[in-house]
Amino acid sequence: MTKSPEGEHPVKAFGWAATDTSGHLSPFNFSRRETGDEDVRFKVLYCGICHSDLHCIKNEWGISTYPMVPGHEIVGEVTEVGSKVEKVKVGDKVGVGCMVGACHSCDNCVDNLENYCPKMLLTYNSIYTDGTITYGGYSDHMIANERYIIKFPDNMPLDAGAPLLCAGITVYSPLKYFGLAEPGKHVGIVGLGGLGHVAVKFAKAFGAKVTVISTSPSKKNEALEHLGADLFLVSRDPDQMQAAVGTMDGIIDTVSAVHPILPLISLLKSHGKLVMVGAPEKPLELPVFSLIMGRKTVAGSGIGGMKETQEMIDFAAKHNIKADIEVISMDYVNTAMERLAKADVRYRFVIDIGNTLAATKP
Ligand SMILES: NC(=O)c1ccc[n+]([C@@H]2O[C@H](COP(=O)([O-])OP(=O)(O)OC[C@H]3O[C@@H](n4cnc5c(N)ncnc54)[C@H](O)[C@@H]3O)[C@@H](O)[C@H]2O)c1
Ligand SMILES: [Zn+2]
Repeated sequence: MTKSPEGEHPVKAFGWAATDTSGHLSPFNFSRRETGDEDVRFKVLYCGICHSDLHCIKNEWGISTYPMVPGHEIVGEVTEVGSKVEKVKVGDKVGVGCMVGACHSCDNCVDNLENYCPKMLLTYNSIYTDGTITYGGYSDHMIANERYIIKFPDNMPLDAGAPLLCAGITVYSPLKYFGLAEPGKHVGIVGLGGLGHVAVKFAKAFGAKVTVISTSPSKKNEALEHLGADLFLVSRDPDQMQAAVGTMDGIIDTVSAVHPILPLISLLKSHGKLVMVGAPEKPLELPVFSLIMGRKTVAGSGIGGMKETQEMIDFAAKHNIKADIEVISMDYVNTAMERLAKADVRYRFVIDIGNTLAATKP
């Protein structure tokens, strides 16, 4: 007989879960495994809210199982380590991003690309190696194999650093892989949300010229003055878009909903690359002629491997890159989700789990 989430493991846990496709989150008792030899257990202090959490609680990608405890931008303090753990010790500040497992023997894993392992296990909504469902960071504590633990640099704030564990690596990895992380490159960033705003910061730190492409002219001042972008293009303004045709080496597209990509492909130089990281629930239309004319590429990219994630956060700490956040209490999460759906956040909600979760316990 399958055991209940509360009884399947020996260690009691408490968090907030969605129980159906309405996506409404509410307090939830469950359990987590004992600390294995290679496991790190930590008290969760902060957890970012990624738009993927919103897609998942509402089952927009059709892969959700309930009850679901979301959250994959998780930071906290180590409370227990297994006998074979070498990476961290009790009291260290650590994080877990989108993954908690992979096969560790395929070509991807050997290349430190666990994120592309066919057996990759997500932090929540996956079936773990012991047959139980994984639960994410909207919860009092977290446990993961040490391979999936990120060491938090001393000077990286836990709250504003948390979003880097997903939003940060998701844009850092393609900027590097697609040759855009270099001075002299002109990089477009589409969608100035959680991913987009850190993409601007990383691309600038790499020395690129950065143009934000956005539907909302209201974000112009902030993009240029606060985030440090060089140029701002309103995608709904045909004259502005026309003037920028053929000027970009690459574009990172973080848009969470279906949108036309022809105008973006037009902005690329010959051999330019449009990299999709946003994950709309329905397929986009692919305008092939615009790719043929100029040998252009449309590509995708998904988070990053563990080695690169550590490299990203160390780079961010060195270059003073962190997310711009709005810290919220646990009981605000449903309102935060409604606001996120309307892009009403500058630029990432982060839940103060450490100070506000316990009070929501029934
Ligand atoms: N590839 C990956 O590994 C990966 C990792 C994390 C998130 N994601 C996906 O990336 C997307 C963005 O995530 P986020 O957390 O930055 O979300 P977000 O809501 O913070 O930002 C999305 C941005 O897209 C803009 N946008 C929404 N609809 C639009 C439209 N129709 N046209 C133009 N702009 C529009 C919004 O204004 C907002 O600025 C989501 O789909 C998420 O699931 C992918
Ligand atoms: Zn995410």
